[in-house]
Amino acid sequence: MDVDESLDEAVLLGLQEDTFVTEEQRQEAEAERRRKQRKQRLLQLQAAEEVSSAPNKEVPSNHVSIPVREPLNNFAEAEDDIKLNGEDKDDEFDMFSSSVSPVGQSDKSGDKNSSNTHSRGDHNHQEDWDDAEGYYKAVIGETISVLDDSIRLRVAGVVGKGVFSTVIQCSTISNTSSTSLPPIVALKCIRHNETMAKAAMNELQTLQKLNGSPGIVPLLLPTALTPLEHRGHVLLIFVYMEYNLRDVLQKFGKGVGLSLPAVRSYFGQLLAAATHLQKHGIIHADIKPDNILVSSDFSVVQLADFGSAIHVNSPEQNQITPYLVSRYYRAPEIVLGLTPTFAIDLWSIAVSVAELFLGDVVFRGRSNNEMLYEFMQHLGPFSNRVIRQHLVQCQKFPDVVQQFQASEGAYYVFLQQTVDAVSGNAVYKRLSLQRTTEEQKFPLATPLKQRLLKAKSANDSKKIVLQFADLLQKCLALDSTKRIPLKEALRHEFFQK
Ligand SMILES: Nc1ncnc2c1ncn2[C@@H]1O[C@H](COP(=O)(O)OP(=O)(O)OP(=O)(O)O)[C@@H](O)[C@H]1O
Repeated sequence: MDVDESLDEAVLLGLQEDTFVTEEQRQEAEAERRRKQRKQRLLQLQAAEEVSSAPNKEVPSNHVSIPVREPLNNFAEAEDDIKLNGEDKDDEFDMFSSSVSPVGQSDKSGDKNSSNTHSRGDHNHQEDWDDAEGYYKAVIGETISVLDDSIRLRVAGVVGKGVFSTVIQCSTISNTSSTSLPPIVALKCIRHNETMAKAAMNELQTLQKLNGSPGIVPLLLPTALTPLEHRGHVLLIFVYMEYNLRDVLQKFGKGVGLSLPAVRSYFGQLLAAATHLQKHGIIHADIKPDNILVSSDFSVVQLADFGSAIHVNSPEQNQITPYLVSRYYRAPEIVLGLTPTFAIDLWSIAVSVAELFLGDVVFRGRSNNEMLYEFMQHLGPFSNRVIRQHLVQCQKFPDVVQQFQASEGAYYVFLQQTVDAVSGNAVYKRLSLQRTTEEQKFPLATPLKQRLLKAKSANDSKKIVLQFADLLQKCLALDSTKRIPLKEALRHEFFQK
């Protein structure tokens, strides 16, 4: 591999320099701002948690499902932002937002009071119920009645907030409807916005197809495709789950990861859930620790948030977007603008469970371009076939940024994005990647296997960690067509006790 001279990306890609450079810089600045904000918030939460004993959040001392590993010295200097929260969302723009403030992260971790600070006007106007972004301003203790008052729910607190909704924990006060409800439910209150409501219909349709499948969070209401509504907000009522995997990782695996038996159990359950998705022709398309819910005894995991789900037989849904899935969990074929398949979920599952074990994000790139660099550092070069497909897609879809160039003689040229030290502008280095590894000058990262072995605790058997590494490698084939089939993955020796 040779590192050629830096060339301006505008020259290489034929893009307007100003537009692209400004956008990249804006993204990075926004990412930094969000990271700082999130970190501050998490530090506050952690401080609050330390002073309160929070008995309902502690793992029972005799609990065996999720044994926590001893801290390892080699992780002592791990980046603190990873310990706090794995993922940035800097390329997830909220196009529906009317302000520049980012959408908040999950409000779990016991911050149930976050919802009661809102006030309402005396008039029955939408703005009395919604904030500027169209989120429902839930007030602790208020009653929400649905289905002609046959169901009454009392708001206990906001437990999650995403781009599409706020998720509110509610207790069931009364229920004379034909659907039985548990005493506590999760109410997903979609933002007041036409596009959001349409997305919610997609989620509703998907969930109704999948309802009853193991590993998928059960939707309690609505039972038909007629949406439930409250003050102009579409509502979905789910079984309430105490945690998500991000919470669990922060609470029990900060910087060191979770125990191997816990990771193995979660991995198996997620692969089984993926087989149900495949059976119903559904790609989740946003699997990450935040969207994997965990039961109060930590033994069961379930996939949530089907707002981005793709129905493979519905051609209008198979749109090409290089920003599908949150970046750290995004499969290479998405970055390259190829058509997403079930294999993108397998990729996201594999990087999520590897993160659970490592206590650290597996591929940490600040942009799609950096993600590609990370992939090649860890997993080697892309095949010619994949590069050719990428170049074809670049011609067809304007959103797909050209990341490689075909090259005579050389294997291919990767257009690595960097920032010019003098001008601060984005520039591209042309990295000519040779096929033969002995000629590689590419700074290879520590192989995943080594990272896993380093993260292993004294309690973990080396043999099983190596089996885990082998299975992960098979799930993380750069070429999506080479990834291990789900059935085979479930039969892998890693799962044989
Ligand atoms: N059934 C549930 N029980 C408890 N908490 C839940 C439940 N469903 C969702 N949550 C919490 O709410 C958060 C947001 O939910 P969800 O991801 O469905 O919302 P969204 O608005 O679609 O988010 P995104 O921005 O990821 O698209 C989740 O990360 C999770 O922490």
